[in-house]
Amino acid sequence: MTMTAWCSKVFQWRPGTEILKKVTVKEASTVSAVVPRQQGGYVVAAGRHFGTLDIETGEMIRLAEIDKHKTENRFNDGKCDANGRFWAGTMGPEKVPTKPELEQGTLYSLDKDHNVRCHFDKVSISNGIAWNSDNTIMYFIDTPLNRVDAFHFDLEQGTIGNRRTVVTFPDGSGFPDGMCIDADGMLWVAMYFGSVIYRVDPLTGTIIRNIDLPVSCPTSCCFGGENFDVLYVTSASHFFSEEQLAKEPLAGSVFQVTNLGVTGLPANAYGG
Ligand SMILES: O=C(O)[C@H](O)[C@@H](O)[C@H](O)[C@H](O)CO
Ligand SMILES: [Zn+2]
Repeated sequence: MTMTAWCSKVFQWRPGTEILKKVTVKEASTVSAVVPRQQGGYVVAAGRHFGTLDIETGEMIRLAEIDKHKTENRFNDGKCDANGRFWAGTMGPEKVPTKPELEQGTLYSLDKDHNVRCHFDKVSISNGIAWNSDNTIMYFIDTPLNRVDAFHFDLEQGTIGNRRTVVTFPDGSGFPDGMCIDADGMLWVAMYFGSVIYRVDPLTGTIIRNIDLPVSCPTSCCFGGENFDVLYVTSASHFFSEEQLAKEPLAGSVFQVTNLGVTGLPANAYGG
């Protein structure tokens, strides 16, 4: 049996406590990105909607619909920029992991006034997003391309341009999925099917460090903890057969990696 059902759950955990909150997002087929909101609460990219999430009840209030003419599409990864816009991209139907119908997705941003902007299309699996510390560069991963691209980023206008490739991953190392950036401007990339997080230097395009994981499909990472020196790593179990799950009992867990000697920055919150 292959497990392909999605569960639309959001988990909340505060480091240093034992309290894990878990809520199912109502009326959402999937939920793929959650960001804090400046006025309190959360905003999600769920199915083909941006919406606000009440973490107590799971109630989602839709803010905007995307990909109206591609009803099989869904949102994937997303993150807020330093001006409080929520960037998230979509993908087409995916029967086999990392091999969806190609170039069906679009990268969007949700402005503070809830207006949606479409930045570019022909995305296959819209995934990791990160900005450098002076907000002049936006990094972006379209998973099947097996690379990280960079754009010139205009923080005031919320626009991007001048796309170029900054990192290309060696074949056989998995597929780049979610990503974050550290205080030194280095990227941390979760390699789906690769059992590893790579730290890469976007200036030289080289892999400078790898963190091996006890699961094959890490999906994203971010820095957190009191001093932003703990790397939190999510992983997938979706698409796994029972046999695979038995081999990888930790698949689907969230991990913390400590003592890295590296710090990250707090996540930006949605400003609308
Ligand atoms: O973060 C994730 O879980 C992944 O991006 C998935 O959503 C993709 O669909 C794909 O299976 C992996 O490339
Ligand atoms: Zn992802």
